[in-house]
Amino acid sequence: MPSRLLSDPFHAHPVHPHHKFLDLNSIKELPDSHAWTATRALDEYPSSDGTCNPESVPIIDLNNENATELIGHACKTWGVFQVINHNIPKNFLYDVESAGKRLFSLPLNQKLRAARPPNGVSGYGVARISSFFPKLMWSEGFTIAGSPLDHARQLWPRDYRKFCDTVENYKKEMNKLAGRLMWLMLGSLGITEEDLKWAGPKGEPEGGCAVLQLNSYPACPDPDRAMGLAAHTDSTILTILHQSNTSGLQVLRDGAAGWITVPPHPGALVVHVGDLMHMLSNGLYPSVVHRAVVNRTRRRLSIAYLYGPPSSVKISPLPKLVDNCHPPLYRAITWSEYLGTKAKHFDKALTSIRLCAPRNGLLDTNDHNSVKVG
Ligand SMILES: C=C1C[C@]23C[C@@]1(O)CC[C@H]2[C@@]12CCC[C@@](C)(C(=O)O1)[C@H]2[C@@H]3C(=O)O
Ligand SMILES: O=C(O)CCC(=O)C(=O)O
Ligand SMILES: [Fe+2]
Repeated sequence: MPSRLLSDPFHAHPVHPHHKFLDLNSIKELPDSHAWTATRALDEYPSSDGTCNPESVPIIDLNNENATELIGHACKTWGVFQVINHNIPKNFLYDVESAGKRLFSLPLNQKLRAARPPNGVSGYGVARISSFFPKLMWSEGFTIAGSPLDHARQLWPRDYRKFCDTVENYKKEMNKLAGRLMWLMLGSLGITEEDLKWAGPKGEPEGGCAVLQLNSYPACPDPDRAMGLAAHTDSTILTILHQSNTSGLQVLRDGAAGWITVPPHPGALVVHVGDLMHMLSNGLYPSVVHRAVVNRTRRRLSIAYLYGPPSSVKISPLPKLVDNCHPPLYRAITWSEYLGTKAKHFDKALTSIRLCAPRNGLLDTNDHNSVKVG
């Protein structure tokens, strides 16, 4: 999708950084601007190393003959799972991680040459959702929608090609995997190619568009009072996250005692159900509320491939999943329109396009405004 179409929504909702950019990589004490009142020690699940939890995020082998059913179950119950045997060559993961490290290791004034404009989508800056929170997050991000060329040239005027090649190769591989995962998720609900024409054939899905987000979480002098990336759902069909080997990703498990860490598993990629899949599945696959926490000693890097539909496609509950007992829960909306809605309403975005109230009279399943965020 041309990046212009993805940035359209942000013309109406520009994000003007109201702060001076701080170089988080060199600060020795947590500034008040970054000190969150909710300590994460209080709301984290007791054992967060993934070993003693009564439940942990499923790890699914894509070579398993029951992968479709396992994925369907994970989407219904967790909204997140990890995949192994996904066929993404190790060197692609290694290369994109190295490219991210190289970028975030640049001096701040050099990174700011590629700053994301207030009404744009691509470039270096704080998380888009920052404007909804009273405190700043302990992270820096670089968003790539469309070609990375212009920004790479600003960062490395003589040596931008390597970064661009790495990003383009990674995006190509991720696009194939995202299409495959989307079909596995939908296949489990009985959805076929006939039901989703824009997505291209299952064997070679090519329909989707995507944004690549590089996130860096520098080591933090006071990690219990800082927040890497605040609680949110992704405005995507699905997100494929490479979280390297340092933990930090946490998901909010419905009904459980709070946040559960998704431990990095060697070679595994994390898959999030996003808001557009929530809509397509008419609420059967709820999008997962997640966040990233930081640690005292290590910088953490994550790379998110945010996958959505082509710009002209209106997303709405799939007719096969709708009947008299299950009326459509959401009105039809394009990805770009939804990003605009999210930029305005943030965690109330899904509720704002809802056609009928949930049976229990409560807000939408991922309306996470009750989560302590600051
Ligand atoms: C396509 C998009 C999803 C995203 C907003 C964006 O326009 C580009 C960046 C994406 C990202 C990445 C970090 C977390 C997130 C919530 C944010 O602030 O920017 C997501 C946005 C999203 O999924 O809504
Ligand atoms: O860094 C992480 O683990 C989470 C990143 C994330 O949620 C995102 O980029 O949308
Ligand atoms: Fe996310």
